[in-house]
Amino acid sequence: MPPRCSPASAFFLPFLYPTLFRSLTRLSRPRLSTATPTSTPIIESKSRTDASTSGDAIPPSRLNPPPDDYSVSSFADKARITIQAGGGGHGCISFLREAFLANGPANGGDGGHGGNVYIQAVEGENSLHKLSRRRIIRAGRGKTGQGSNRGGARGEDVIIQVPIGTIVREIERIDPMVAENKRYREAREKELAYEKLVREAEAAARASEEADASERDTFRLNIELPDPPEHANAHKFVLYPGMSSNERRNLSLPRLSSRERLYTQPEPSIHLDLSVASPRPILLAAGGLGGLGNPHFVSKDRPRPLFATKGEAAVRMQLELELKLLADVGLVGLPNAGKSTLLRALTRSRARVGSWAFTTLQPNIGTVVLDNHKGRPIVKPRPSGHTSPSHSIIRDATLGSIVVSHQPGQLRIGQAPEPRKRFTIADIPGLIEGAHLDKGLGIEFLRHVERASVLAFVIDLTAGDAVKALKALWTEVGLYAYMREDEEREREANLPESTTQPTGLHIAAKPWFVIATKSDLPGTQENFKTLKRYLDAITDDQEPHPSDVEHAWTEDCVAIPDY
Ligand SMILES: Nc1nc2c(ncn2[C@@H]2O[C@H](COP(=O)(O)OP(=O)(O)OP(=O)(O)O)[C@@H](O)[C@H]2O)c(=O)[nH]1
Ligand SMILES: [Mg+2]
Repeated sequence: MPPRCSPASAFFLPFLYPTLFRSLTRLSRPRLSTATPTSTPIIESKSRTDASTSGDAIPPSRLNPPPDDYSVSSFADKARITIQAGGGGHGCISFLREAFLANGPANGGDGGHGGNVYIQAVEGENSLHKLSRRRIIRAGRGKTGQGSNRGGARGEDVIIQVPIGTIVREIERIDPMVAENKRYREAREKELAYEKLVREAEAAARASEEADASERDTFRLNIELPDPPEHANAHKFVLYPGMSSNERRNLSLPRLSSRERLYTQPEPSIHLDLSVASPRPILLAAGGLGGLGNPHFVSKDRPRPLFATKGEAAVRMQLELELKLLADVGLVGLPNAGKSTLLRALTRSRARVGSWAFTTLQPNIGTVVLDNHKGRPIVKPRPSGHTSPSHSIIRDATLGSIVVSHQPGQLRIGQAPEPRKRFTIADIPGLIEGAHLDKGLGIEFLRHVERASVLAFVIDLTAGDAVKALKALWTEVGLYAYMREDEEREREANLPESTTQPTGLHIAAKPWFVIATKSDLPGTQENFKTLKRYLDAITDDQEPHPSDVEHAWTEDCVAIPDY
């Protein structure tokens, strides 16, 4: 009998069914570690295995969590969706029927309007993963009108809820009304040409009657007319199914006048940057109008209209959603630098921590609460008149306290903000050299720090020269900033500002500082001192900004040891 499990499939079993092998692995292998020899002894001493085997080892804690004490949430920062607004319901052809009233008046109800598709940025959402799985999002179709003048129900609206920081771009639009209007114009031209022919034929007939018998034949040729073209709006009508062939032949359809719309379809192409919570949903695709019931077409000559109009077809759009998380502080660092540990220390995040590179595979957001949930700030606001690198607060008798922001190239004056009660920190996967060329995992996630107000560079003091590491990180971030600006220019090729050269300043102008991790380990002091000297030199303009971007922010570059 052949073996039930081939050697190849046996090899894959631990990957396919990790839970079966987990307990076995824990017993046989103390800890998976690829840390450098310098960092290994202490990191290993913090591990859970050691804690269980030796008495003096650091016990598991929030910062030294057991392997399964982390939360993995589904995350997607890009989604491509198709939205379809609801079509209108058809109008109804109906007549009142009562005892002793065989041919009552028309009483067909109007069709319901189609539902709209809206988008809204809301607090509490932080991923597009739910949307990325939905291929098409449809609003409800309007219901068909009913007899006894009962209008059809309106189609249900759909509100797409997205996280704050989502950018919406329209890629493609199929608007049946555009095709419809084109078809109408062509059909109308044919109708007008035919009407002209009819007029000419009538004139020829009159002339023929007045002409001699010898000339009559030439006129007769002109009197023969082609078949009349179809009514320009014929396809917009629903006809009564029980119509006799005679009624069908003598049917004359009315001209349809344009109707007032409650919702106007936004012009192409939609581009939204939802960087704040939307107070109300934003319309993306308007539903089609419902058809008109047959009472709308009653006239003296046509007391019993045997037709109603169809509901309008609605617009369909393909959209690209891109999420740039709007954290206040973005952590940028090489793999294994301690970013997630820092996030766990500062917030209640349950980001995964591990002593190997690329532990974090998707961004984590943590919130630092400053007011202890009791309304009283636990971090005191800075004294008035204080000048921060990017803001100065000025006390003014009439204006109260005002803040002046010195962003490069702009001077913004506004009311001083309320003291913050909380702020958010984004931890992204580690960057490696060449991240801007899509090496490692970094490039995909750099867009999340792109919008952070402050960048915190996390540098591992045990992993070699800290200055070199900081320069390498800034180089990647700077090159990424150039790349993004180039991309943006290509996208907005028709806009006048597209002529500006990429400067990289949209990231390099942000305030930044360095957090030096693992400073509890021996032999890191010298590295920290060198880093500090380098940062002081940048602040004093003796050294250029580590990204080499001109006019980048260098006002107060500080390094903070984490211990
Ligand atoms: N001794 C010491 N170890 C630390 C410190 N900070 C982090 N570590 C350890 O460094 C290792 C890596 O920490 P992580 O927080 O996962 O590092 P990361 O930067 O998030 O790594 P990636 O997600 O792979 O980019 C873990 O084993 C931590 O226990 C520190 O201040 N001191
Ligand atoms: Mg991490």
